[in-house]
Amino acid sequence: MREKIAIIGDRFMLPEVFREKIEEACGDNLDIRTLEAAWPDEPMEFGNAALGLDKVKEYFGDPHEVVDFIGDAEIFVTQLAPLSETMMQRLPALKLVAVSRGGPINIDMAAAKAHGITVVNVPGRNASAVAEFTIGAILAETRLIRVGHEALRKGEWRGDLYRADRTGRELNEMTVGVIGYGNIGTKVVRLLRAFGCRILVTDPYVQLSAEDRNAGVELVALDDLLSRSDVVTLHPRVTEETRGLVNKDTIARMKPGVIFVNTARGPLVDYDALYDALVSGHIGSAMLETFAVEPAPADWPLLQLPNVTLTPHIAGASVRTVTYAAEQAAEEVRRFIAGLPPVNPC
Ligand SMILES: NC(=O)C1=CN([C@@H]2O[C@H](COP(=O)(O)OP(=O)(O)OC[C@H]3O[C@@H](n4cnc5c(N)ncnc54)[C@H](O)[C@@H]3O)[C@@H](O)[C@H]2O)C=CC1
Ligand SMILES: O=C(O)C(=O)COP(=O)(O)O
Repeated sequence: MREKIAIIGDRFMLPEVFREKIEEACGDNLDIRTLEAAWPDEPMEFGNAALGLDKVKEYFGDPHEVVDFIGDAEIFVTQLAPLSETMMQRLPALKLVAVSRGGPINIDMAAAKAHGITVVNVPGRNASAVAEFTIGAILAETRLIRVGHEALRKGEWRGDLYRADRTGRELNEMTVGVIGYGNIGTKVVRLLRAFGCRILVTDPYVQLSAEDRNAGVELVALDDLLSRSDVVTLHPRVTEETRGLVNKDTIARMKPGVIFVNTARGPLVDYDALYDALVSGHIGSAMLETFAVEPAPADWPLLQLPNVTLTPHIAGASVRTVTYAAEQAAEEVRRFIAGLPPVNPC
């Protein structure tokens, strides 16, 4: 039997890359249809109840168009398309959904279970991309790379950037606090170890690896991390517990002049409190890659501050992220067709 597979991608998750990897893994006796969706660069919707999508979040795509495209496919491969209960009711052939992302937050998992649909995902598909980017972000701030670039563009040469009391600092004399020790946080720690800095980690739900413990990394309480770190970098997922984790209160407990880096998610941070702390100088500088509203509005005050470096949510986007995700998804499809258990069931 020729398995019917529907792949919805976009200009990042190129569906043809996923087709190629699936054919490499499973042979080409498959009935694969692909759609490269032209999704806009606008904020992702969060659970549009009128469209029956109140149980899913961070998705793109009209549910009717997605259902029409999947049709009689048994296997659906996607990154951002939603899948709700009402959609599943119209997809009786569907047996496997491979979600090319860290958490299947665009899929109604309870409904998938009730419909006997297996959902798999690709945890950590972009973890090394985000971890490397985070190290770059930290160095951009500690060594004044962005500030130096801007100075030169304005025709300034060195100036205060060459004053012993205002110039950059080396990581090897600093303490870096890593909040969240999951797929990305663990990789950030591993990379940081090469710099010889003191590394503090806070994560209420995990233990340090033996390797990190032996390398002198310390697992500490949040307060301890905040009061001791010269750099604080954020890596939890957004949950009821972590929403607004960086707020007026927690910022006040950070060291004066601290560097703050957020490559995780905007809702983890109270940006009004962050703005105030950046203006007062309590936070020396920040590197922000994710925002409460995306894209960040042109008149957003944080876009104007001189001590903030910004990027438009691109840390996870690397060439390797796509090929790696496609290989993982292809392996799940291969195993499913062969009747083997999934590698990463959700
Ligand atoms: N900028 C970008 O392009 C990308 C950003 N991300 C974001 O990066 C973040 C981390 O992603 P992953 O490492 O894949 O997530 P993960 O789920 O592997 O790790 C999250 C960690 O946070 C920990 N945690 C939970 N509550 C905590 C708390 N109160 N304090 C400290 N730690 C807590 C968890 O125990 C877990 O170890 C997420 O917010 C994700 O959305 C992910 C990929 C790309
Ligand atoms: O932040 C991003 O761009 C992401 O890709 C998030 O990744 P995830 O949904 O955690 O796999």
